[in-house]
Amino acid sequence: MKAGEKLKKIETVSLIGLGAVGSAYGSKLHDGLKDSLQVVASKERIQRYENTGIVVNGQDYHFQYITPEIKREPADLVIFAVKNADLAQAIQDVQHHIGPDTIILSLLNGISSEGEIESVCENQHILYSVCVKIDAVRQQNETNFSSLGWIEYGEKDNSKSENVLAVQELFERVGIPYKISEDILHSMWWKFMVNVGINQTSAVLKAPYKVFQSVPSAYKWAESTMREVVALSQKIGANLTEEDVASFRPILHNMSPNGKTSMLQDVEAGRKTEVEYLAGTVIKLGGEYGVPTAINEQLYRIIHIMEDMTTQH
Ligand SMILES: NC(=O)C1=CN([C@@H]2O[C@H](COP(=O)(O)OP(=O)(O)OC[C@H]3O[C@@H](n4cnc5c(N)ncnc54)[C@H](OP(=O)(O)O)[C@@H]3O)[C@@H](O)[C@H]2O)C=CC1
Ligand SMILES: CC(C)(CO)C(=O)C(=O)O
Repeated sequence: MKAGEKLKKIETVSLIGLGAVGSAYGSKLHDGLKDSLQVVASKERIQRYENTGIVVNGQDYHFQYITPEIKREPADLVIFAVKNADLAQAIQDVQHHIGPDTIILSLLNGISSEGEIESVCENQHILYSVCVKIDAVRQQNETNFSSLGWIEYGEKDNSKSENVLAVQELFERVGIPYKISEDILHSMWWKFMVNVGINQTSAVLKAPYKVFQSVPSAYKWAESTMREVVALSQKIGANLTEEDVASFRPILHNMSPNGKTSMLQDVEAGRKTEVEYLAGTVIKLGGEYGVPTAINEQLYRIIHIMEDMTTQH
């Protein structure tokens, strides 16, 4: 941002996806912005949310809902918090909220959602982001978390642009913990490495965080899975190292012992998992760059079998 320029202020926010992550951060945005936060959802979803209510850490939330077809002024900020498989539909559903100046944040795991949004939306204001250390668990309409962790975000070129500063001001105002990344490619790949390691092994072992906190062989397996991402990252220029693998250990040990990764939550709820965006991506990139991905290949297979067992029984 140039000296003398006025800071852009985010007044209106539209959120799509009111699950574990969306309702956890959405509760903070609602507390701070009231009805200037709008939640985009179909009529059927809204009816469900209004019938059951949305409960976050024991508190009832009544969000301002809006259906996708309603035309309105673009929002200052649009936040995506759906699962990867629902992203294409969510992009369509939120079209009326995105204008040429709207800032966009995608809280999805994996390394592809920003590119997917960019390829569809005529918008030059997509910031890259990941959420770190949040331990939100959702059961139907109820979300509980002991830590919101933080949202780590930044421009593709790591500049402290006016959009980065506007989001910082919003996060300060509503109390969402954040970090502005010094190297967003590294941050995205670090989070990808964590999810590839812990989400997939926890789903297969049906293990909450306490298992990885107390059973060394379980954590060793998760770390071996992460190391395939480390090897890939070196080919791609994200340059993760053994230090990055080690840096997740203290974070894991501080997470709620009964907390569960989003993939374990999917398995327990009988939902399709995000394995395509984790092991699926690792295997594809491994093929392109000549990096062995044997552990991810096995996980990919097992998690698909688990999904088939749910749908066929
Ligand atoms: N859970 C966690 O702790 C963490 C999750 N993540 C990542 O965040 C993303 C979201 O995960 P999570 O919150 O766990 O997922 P959930 O499944 O809990 O929530 C996703 C929500 O999106 C809603 N949704 C899907 N499509 C639409 C649509 N077109 N319009 C409106 N709402 C829609 C779903 O609605 P409905 O329920 O009505 O179908 C659901 O409430 C994932 O990529 C995940 O990997 C990242 C960090 C931590
Ligand atoms: C890092 C972790 C495991 C918790 O925030 C996550 O991203 C997930 O559950 O998907």
